[in-house]
Amino acid sequence: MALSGLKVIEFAGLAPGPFAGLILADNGAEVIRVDRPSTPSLDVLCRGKKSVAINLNPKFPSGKAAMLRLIASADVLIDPYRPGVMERLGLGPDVFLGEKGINRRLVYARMVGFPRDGPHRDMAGHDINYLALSGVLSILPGKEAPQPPINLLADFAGGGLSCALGILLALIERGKSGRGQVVDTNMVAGSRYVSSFPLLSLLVPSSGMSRGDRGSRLLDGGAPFYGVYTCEDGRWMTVGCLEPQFFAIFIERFAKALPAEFSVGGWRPSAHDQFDRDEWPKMKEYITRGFALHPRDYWTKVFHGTDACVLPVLSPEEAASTPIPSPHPLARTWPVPGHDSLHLEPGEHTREVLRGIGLSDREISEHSLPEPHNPERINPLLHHHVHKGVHPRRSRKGPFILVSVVSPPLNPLQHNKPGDFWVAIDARVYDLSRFMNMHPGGVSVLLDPEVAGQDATEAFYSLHRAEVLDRPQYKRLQIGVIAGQKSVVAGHVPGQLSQVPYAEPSWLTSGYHSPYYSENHREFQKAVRKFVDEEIYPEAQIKEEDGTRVSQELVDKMAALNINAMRLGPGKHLKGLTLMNGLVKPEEFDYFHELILTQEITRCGARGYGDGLLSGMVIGLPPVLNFGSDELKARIVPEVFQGKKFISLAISEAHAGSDVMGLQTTAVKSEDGKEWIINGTKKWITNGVFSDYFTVGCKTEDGFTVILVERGPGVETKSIKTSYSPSAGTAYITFDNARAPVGNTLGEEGGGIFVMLSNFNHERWVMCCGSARSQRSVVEECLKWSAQRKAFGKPLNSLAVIRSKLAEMMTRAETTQNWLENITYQMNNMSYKQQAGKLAGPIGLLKAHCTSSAQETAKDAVQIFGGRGITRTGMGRYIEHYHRTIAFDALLGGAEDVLRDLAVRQALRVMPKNARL
Ligand code: HEM
Repeated sequence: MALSGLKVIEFAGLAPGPFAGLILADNGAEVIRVDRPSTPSLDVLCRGKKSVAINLNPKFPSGKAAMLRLIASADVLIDPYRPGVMERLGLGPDVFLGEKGINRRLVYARMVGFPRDGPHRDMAGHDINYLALSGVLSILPGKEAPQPPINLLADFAGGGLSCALGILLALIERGKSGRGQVVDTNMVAGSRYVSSFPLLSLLVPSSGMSRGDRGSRLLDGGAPFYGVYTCEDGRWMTVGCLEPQFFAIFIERFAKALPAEFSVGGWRPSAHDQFDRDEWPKMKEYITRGFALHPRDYWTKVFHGTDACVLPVLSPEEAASTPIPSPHPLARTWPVPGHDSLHLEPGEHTREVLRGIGLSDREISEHSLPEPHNPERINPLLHHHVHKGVHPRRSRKGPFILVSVVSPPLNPLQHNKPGDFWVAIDARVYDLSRFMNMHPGGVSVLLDPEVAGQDATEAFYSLHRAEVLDRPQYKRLQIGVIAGQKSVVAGHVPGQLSQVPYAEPSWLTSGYHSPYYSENHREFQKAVRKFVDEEIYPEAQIKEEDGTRVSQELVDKMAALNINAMRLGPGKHLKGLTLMNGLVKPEEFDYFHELILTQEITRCGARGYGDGLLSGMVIGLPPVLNFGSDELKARIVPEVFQGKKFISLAISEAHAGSDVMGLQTTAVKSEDGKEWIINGTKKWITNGVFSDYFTVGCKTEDGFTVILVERGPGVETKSIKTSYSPSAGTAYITFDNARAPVGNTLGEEGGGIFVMLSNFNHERWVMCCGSARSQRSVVEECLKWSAQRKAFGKPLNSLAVIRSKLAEMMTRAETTQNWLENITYQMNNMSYKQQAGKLAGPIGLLKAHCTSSAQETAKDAVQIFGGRGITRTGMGRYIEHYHRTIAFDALLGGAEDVLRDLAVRQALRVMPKNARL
């Protein structure tokens, strides 16, 4: 078949989207409908299609990762949603098409009701509304008001069919260019397009379509020879003899079939009267009364086999039994033999399809929905654990009585049959009957008599992170709570402080004090934590996994609060800005505010994504702010703060990292002296993949010079695979005769080292803030785990070796934070110049201390977590991530040994000459 071999991903919808998919399936394409888990499907346009149920909830990153993989393997995607929905799911066209897309051959077909760029774009609507707006409804027939031909015109002709046509055109184009594209269909434009004939006819004054009012025109019921007439038995005949020769046949046959004396007041039409509009009322009466004299089948026989253009109106059932050789749904004749289903169970093919793209069964259970319930697959062993409805049942912890049922309401009797399987966790009751065969930990652990039908709280928390039960696909397994018991496991509430000791720095721990933080700092911390918990954390979990960059939506939200500007610390750049909705005055913003901001953002627990969250700006923009010309600053800084443009710092090279004087990228002046011509490469440039500007360290005639280079001809970036997420946008950059105006020089020519030195201090201090905070999160993880994990019958924390490790970890978290706060206090009380002179050494030492102690902590944490500490999912998820990515902190901003040496050399420089023992 024409489309065999073509893979289509159709996001579930109703009417137009499924119809476009149906057209492709009927012609041989493999069409995979994407359903929402546990949402029953009403769609009947599903023949020949498959269904996968994948959870795309943002809190559920693996579902999205599977979806990306599936779409990356497809030829066509059909998006039936309102504008913005796919983008919010992180599945917009930019992810697949364009320069950085993951499937540039994809034909991305989008279908909306109202035009995407018009004033109605965000409104809900249906076929009838689209027709109304298109201008087409106003010319359709109807007694008083115009009536739509059910939903055929906008939904199907203007929508589904037009969309399928657009897809085919794009596929033809792809054959030439090798590239996919977005096919944008809207039903207003589509209805208008398929109505070109009547609409264009309105431009021709003599046309039968334009003469007269609605209802008096040629095809809308005005002409007696084009209409539907009721017969004696109440059924109908259609008359459509527009051409004179056909009209003549009709009139002749019609008259012959009527009694000889039949007339309208003595008047009978002749063939010449056809277009005499004055005669139309009489002619209409003549035909109406005439048809009413005989039943429909009589008239059918009269006209059958003639050119009178008169045929009966058949019901769908009659039409299905008429031997017409074309597919008819009710006749169950289909374009593709065997494709006859009217129902497609959501998720029916999840396993088959996801296996086809290389996912393991375990991964599939993780991010999809269980396949449709099939009682035969339930293990017969479970008969032992049958519950008798809401019958009280004894457990080790007391009576196990279901007292309330969560939505959707369930019929208790449903749970009174073999195969039912419930457990209680933390006073909540979960129905695992259908889930148990999908359980990532296997069925057998659930069948343990200590678990099945019992209070399994302890067993559960020793094997799962509490957040497992917050995932929507598992949350819905809860069917009730146990009478008389209360949940004790504390869930995380966005914005709240942790109650675990050492999980928060002492200034945020109840009952402790600090000289450094004001009430305003505390207010600020609360607001930032809420923002991070609600906006950054969920996105971080998804993007760290799928490797895509921070969403523009989030960047915009950060820009609106001026978080981007605040990340560059106190200074003139904040003047006039409203910070955190006015919570801090720009002139009062200090380094402790910045420390709070950085530490809270670090809590997102995703190292690569965290760097992707514009850390390129944090280190790349200060040289522009501090050393750029006024013109350059006015142009670049606002658009970077507003998140419209991205910047990174491009210093390190494959040849030189910490040794900036050994760089090999060159910048020479053009002949007219107006431009720099830059040649060379840069490596490990954070955010480089998506940056518009690069703050580049170059070798020039006078030494080392920093130049702002804009992305343009001669600048190429490509992604480097590092041990953390590609969402950081880590790049290898080549400058091949790239040009930058001489006005883009930052600082003096040959004075690059001063530019960098003053930058290094801030950059390294920011890294210390992050490092001190993430160590603390590891302490929290280890304290929780060692309390809930049992070994040799006791909690892990009852072992002295574990406690000793915890003590070391707590010490490191406290020393780094306390030293950091001291240095921050110095920064608050020094000019930028004084900081450069006095703090370069201490900050270098602090950074080296932070990162070396962090590595110790990472090592200890892996020992405490055991195998889980090297497993990317489950209990040790955070520890594995921390341990894998900790080296970044230790390398970025200068290697530890280099920093320590720098500090000692600086100290030696200020040693009193006369110091003696
Ligand atoms: C609502 C009930 C349950 C849900 C939703 C659930 C879900 C999961 C999930 C998602 C995993 C994969 C690892 C992870 O993400 O943490 C897992 C693993 C596991 N589960 Fe469950 N589970 C449930 C109940 C239980 C119970 C009652 C037991 C009793 C012993 C159990 C034993 C296990 C085991 C042994 C593993 C493997 C752990 C590992 O690989 O480290 N599960 N479960």
